[in-house]
Amino acid sequence: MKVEFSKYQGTGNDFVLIDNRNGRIAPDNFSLIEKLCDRRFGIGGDGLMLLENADGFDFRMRYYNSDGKEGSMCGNGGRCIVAFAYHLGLVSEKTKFIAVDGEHEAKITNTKDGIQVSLKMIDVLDIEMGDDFYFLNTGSPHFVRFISNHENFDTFTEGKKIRCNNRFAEKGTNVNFVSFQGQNITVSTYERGVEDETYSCGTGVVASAISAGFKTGSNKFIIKTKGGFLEVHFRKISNKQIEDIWLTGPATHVFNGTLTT
Ligand SMILES: N[C@@H](CCC[C@H](N)C(=O)O)C(=O)O
Repeated sequence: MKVEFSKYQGTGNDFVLIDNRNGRIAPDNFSLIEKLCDRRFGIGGDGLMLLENADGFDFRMRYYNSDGKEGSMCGNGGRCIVAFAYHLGLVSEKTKFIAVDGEHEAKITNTKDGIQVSLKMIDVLDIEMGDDFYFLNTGSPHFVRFISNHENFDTFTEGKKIRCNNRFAEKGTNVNFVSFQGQNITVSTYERGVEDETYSCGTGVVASAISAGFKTGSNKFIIKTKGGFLEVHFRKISNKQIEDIWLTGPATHVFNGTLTT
């Protein structure tokens, strides 16, 4: 069977995208998905998304981590699938789609530097504040720790220690390290399901911006990641309730191809 695919990246978080409205890829074909994400034996990607039909929405986003398992919400993936839907002619400047964590809205802007997508994230309703960490769910679970700076900081080693500790070993967590540069922040992330540092993580950047907001009182951040810049803004209702959360940044088409399964 021949299947068309597209490769996209959002600040270096890269994904394989397949239009599966015809249902040709079985959503439980986890070994195929893992193989397609493999950087040596497959196309390569931090994750893979199937775009599917969904009643009452423009489409359904089904997200898999590169280990082939269905993941929780992916912020950069969400922005990339919106750009994919735009290129397919399915949506124009605005869209409403459904993902594993619920409904999302997005706005698309076609700029001289490419497509920018603003994605509305789910409300954050519970935030654990530890002595030296924050733990919150922005669609995916995120552990956030502040560090003095990123110079010579080993995100892979330090992130893996936390992801594999007694608390998180079984279900896993994504782990973010945040440093301040004035009012803005740099974020590096160890991603569960990729089991490596990625160039950027959208839900992680959102979790980091909300955590940074507790320190500065700000509700808007420009975030530097290894793969580029993202912007997050939100409305804080209380320490346990953050609403109207938007993640904005580039969503870039890289190439198309055909795979034979
Ligand atoms: N890259 C993602 C996060 C993906 C979800 C994650 N790895 C998980 O399932 O925990 C993002 O941009 O949010």
